[in-house]
Amino acid sequence: MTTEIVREADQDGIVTAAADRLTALIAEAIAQRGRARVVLTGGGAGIGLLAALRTADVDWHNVEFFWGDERFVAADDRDRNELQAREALLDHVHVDQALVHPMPADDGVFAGDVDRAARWYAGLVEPVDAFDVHLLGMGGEGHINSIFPRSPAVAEQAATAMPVRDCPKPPPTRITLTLPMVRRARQVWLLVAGGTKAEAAAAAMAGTDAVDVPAAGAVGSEKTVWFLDDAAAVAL
Ligand SMILES: O=C(O)[C@H](O)[C@@H](O)[C@H](O)[C@H](O)COP(=O)(O)O
Repeated sequence: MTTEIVREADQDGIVTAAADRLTALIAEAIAQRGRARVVLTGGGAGIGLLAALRTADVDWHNVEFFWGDERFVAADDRDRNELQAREALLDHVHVDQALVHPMPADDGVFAGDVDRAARWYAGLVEPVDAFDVHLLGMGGEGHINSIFPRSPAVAEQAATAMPVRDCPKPPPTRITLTLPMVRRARQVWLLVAGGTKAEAAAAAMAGTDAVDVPAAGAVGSEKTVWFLDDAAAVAL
């Protein structure tokens, strides 16, 4: 298990570096296993990466997509990570829709029932023994996915996915993969830009308790890669 730091000048640099590497990682996974399993996230860097991949030379038809977290709002709400990912990338490339696994929205069969929606997604990801890469952004206090410091989600050891209520970052109701599920990824990539995140990035890499800085618990089974811009790297 190794940790690598990729340092770039700014968020655009991070996004470009991550897009190049992801293109190579997907090709390698498809060559070795016939399919690449990628977990997407929300946030500026995560969605920016998807937009940057639009013109990449990738065999998208053999990529399976999961989400690390999602806002439990109506499917057509602009807050949906799924909607943003579709607009940034999935609507523009030749994906196999049967391999695209968004988290449920707060309409249709799961309307009003985030617990059932999260249980359904937990059942969907449970059989996946290894994602090839789990992409993550990080908040200034160290949250990843919708796993916030000192929350029920950060303490969860059994479930693969769970509901989140009263999330400090709006919208308040969400679904998230848990840290044990994040750690099932061969590689975990954290895309982090900006000085407001420097302290949490340094604390996470120094091995702070994940209860206080959830990103500390986000490690890949083979490799963890931190993509940091200069401002986010000042406290290392
Ligand atoms: O749904 C979300 O909001 C997220 O998945 C969240 O974990 C995000 O990745 C971080 O808050 C970083 O977001 P930024 O890259 O925009 O700072």
